[in-house]
Amino acid sequence: MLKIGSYEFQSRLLLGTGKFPDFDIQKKAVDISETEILTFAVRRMNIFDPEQPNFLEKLDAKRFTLLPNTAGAKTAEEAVRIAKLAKASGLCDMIKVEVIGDFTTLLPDPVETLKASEMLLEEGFTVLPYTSDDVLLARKLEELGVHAIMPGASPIGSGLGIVNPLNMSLIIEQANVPVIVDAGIGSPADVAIAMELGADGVLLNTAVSGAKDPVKMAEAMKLAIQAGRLGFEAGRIPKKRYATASSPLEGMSV
Ligand SMILES: CC(=O)[C@@H](O)[C@H](O)COP(=O)(O)O
Repeated sequence: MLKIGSYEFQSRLLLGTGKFPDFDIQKKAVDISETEILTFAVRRMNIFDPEQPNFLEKLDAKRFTLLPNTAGAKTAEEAVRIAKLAKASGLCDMIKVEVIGDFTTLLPDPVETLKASEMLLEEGFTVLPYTSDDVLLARKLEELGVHAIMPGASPIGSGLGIVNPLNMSLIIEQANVPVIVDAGIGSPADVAIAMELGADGVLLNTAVSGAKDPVKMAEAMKLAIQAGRLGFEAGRIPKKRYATASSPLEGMSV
């Protein structure tokens, strides 16, 4: 069970909604992934005009928890404005805080992210900040009272996987709120590594929407989440420098 604030989920896979080739493929991918949380950029959504096309209707959005994100915000104030718009539309009081500090790397601005998270907590939101993999920043966000921390594996859309597994594992180890690895996932192996490190979930988009077969990849990601989580719970063997025979050698004459 993944618990974020007052929300509870069976699935630990969070799926982004951008860049799918078409609605049909997107719907099939979402269905097979068994995700319960869909994130979308508020600024790209038509949430107020019923005359305009809205993919949420096509996806039967009532089945999902919709996690609006503040993509496009460059300052804390902009992020808060976007979050308030999403809340006013009646979708969800959860918000993924995304304040981009640099448009080449799309890396989050740590100062503005911290500020936005503080302001949104004061407004009563369930706050999930997308952050860099900085261990102390993650701690400061938790101290503020955020409901989950979402450190990036690597830059959005890069598919590079977890570039700093040490930092990621330190963030996971110290956290008392869910840690959702977000952005930069390229393959099911990356997802399994995140879950084996002890992450509570993974948020991804491009790896599925940009795959040759997004539906198959969505299923692979679901299975990777399950395999990685099972592996984490089972507890891996310690890594050793030298060999240990699989069958006992005692009593054998050589
Ligand atoms: C959809 C969303 O929220 C993205 O900003 C997110 O960070 C996913 O990144 P990838 O596309 O790299 O999976």
